[in-house]
Amino acid sequence: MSTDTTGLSAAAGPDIDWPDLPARQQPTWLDPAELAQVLSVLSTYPPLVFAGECDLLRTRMAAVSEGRAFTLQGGDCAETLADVTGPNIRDRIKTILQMAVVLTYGAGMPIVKVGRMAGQFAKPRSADAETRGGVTLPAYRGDMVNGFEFTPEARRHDPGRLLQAYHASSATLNLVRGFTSGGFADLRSVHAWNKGFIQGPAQARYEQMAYQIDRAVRFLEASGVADAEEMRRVEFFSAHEALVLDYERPMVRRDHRTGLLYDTSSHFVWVGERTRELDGAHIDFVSRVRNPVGVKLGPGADRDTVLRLMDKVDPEREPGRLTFITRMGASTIRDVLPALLSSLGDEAHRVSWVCDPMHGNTFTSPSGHKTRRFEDVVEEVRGFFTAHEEAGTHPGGIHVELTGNDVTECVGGTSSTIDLDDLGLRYETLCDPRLNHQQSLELAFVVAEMLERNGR
Ligand SMILES: O=C[C@H](O)[C@H](O)COP(=O)(O)O
Ligand SMILES: C=C(OP(=O)(O)O)C(=O)O
Ligand SMILES: [Mn+2]
Repeated sequence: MSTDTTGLSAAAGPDIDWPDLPARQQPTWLDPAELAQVLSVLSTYPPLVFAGECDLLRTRMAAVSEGRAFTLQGGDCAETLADVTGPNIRDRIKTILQMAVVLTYGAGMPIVKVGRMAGQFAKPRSADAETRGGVTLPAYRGDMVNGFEFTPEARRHDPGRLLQAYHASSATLNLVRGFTSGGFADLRSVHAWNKGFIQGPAQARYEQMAYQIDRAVRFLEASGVADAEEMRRVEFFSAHEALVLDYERPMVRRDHRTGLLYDTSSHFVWVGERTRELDGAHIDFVSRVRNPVGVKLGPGADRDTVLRLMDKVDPEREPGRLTFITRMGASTIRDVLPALLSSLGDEAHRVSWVCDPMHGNTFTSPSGHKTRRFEDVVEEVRGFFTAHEEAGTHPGGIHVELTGNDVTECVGGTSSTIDLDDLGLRYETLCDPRLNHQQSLELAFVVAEMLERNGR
């Protein structure tokens, strides 16, 4: 028996017979008995999200697919257990909320806010092993699997980390829920934070839009609308890559109201570019749960693959169910995405399209840091908007790797002056480079301008 979404009928283990399909990028746990024990514990833990919340997000994503809303999905490439602290979570939420206010203004539509957080603890890797100074050890695969420290002990795949990731996700989500419903998200505070950005180096470029947003917020205040309870709280959803099946499967619960299955580790889960093979275990997994789900699409995705993914994951073409997150690269998107969209014809209108302008634009600096140029990120989003405008489909949102902290991981932008020589100053990510707080806000202003033009 599986537990229901209240988590009260805690019989061990889901009642699903998971088919034995090939699964890429999975940990190689060394101790089967320890793993079995962990899986059994995980399957009795309370769900992290409620099925009804996942249903709500599905209706919000349906609005995205129909061009009535825009989604902002953002957070770390890899969350770490050590970074689950109040200030870190607060600053990430703050950054996303600030971006959302700017985007709301540009879009003139609701922004569906989704954090890449409370579960983003596992990473697919290009190589299984890493060599330093002649020593080769297993690659770091995220704190859910092993540690970053370059020692054989830390790099061992440890099933106990699945439980640590659960607890860290639970603590994160608890604080996120507090911040987004307890007054911290008040529109007036978020707007006041944005004023700080505009006093910085990006002032000249975004002054006009910032002035207009200020007028709009003052109008809301003057008319008394800003005092409404709805202005003090925001809807906020969690998301992560459904990568480690030994974490996702035990978190599946049956909704006691409907008998349907949900992955209760997160509101939204996606399958990555490296694990989306049609007959693999990951696509099978997301096809069985009712959450709204995403699939990443790289530049190699063709019409046939995309249609087969739709048939597997969303055979009913249910509004809000499936999101394609494209990550083509700034230099490729204009060649590839328009052709893909036009080859799909009407089918392209039955899903949501979100732009990940990060993963196709990574390169290694001469200093050896993985980085991305802010200008490439912007260029990919521009190519995304153009492609959808030509195809008559909706550019539904952006999916970005960001942090609220003042790191030096991505180069460029007018709001900060990080260049390739500065990367070592505060390079803190354990996987991919994130936009820092200023770069994230600047991206919001640039995308808001695109949305404004798109809506005219
Ligand atoms: O987040 C995604 C990374 O691009 C992915 O984990 C691969 O990184 P790698 O090429 O450093 O292994
Ligand atoms: C691994 C990731 O992306 P992709 O699957 O697109 O490479 C990611 O989102 O961190
Ligand atoms: Mn990444």
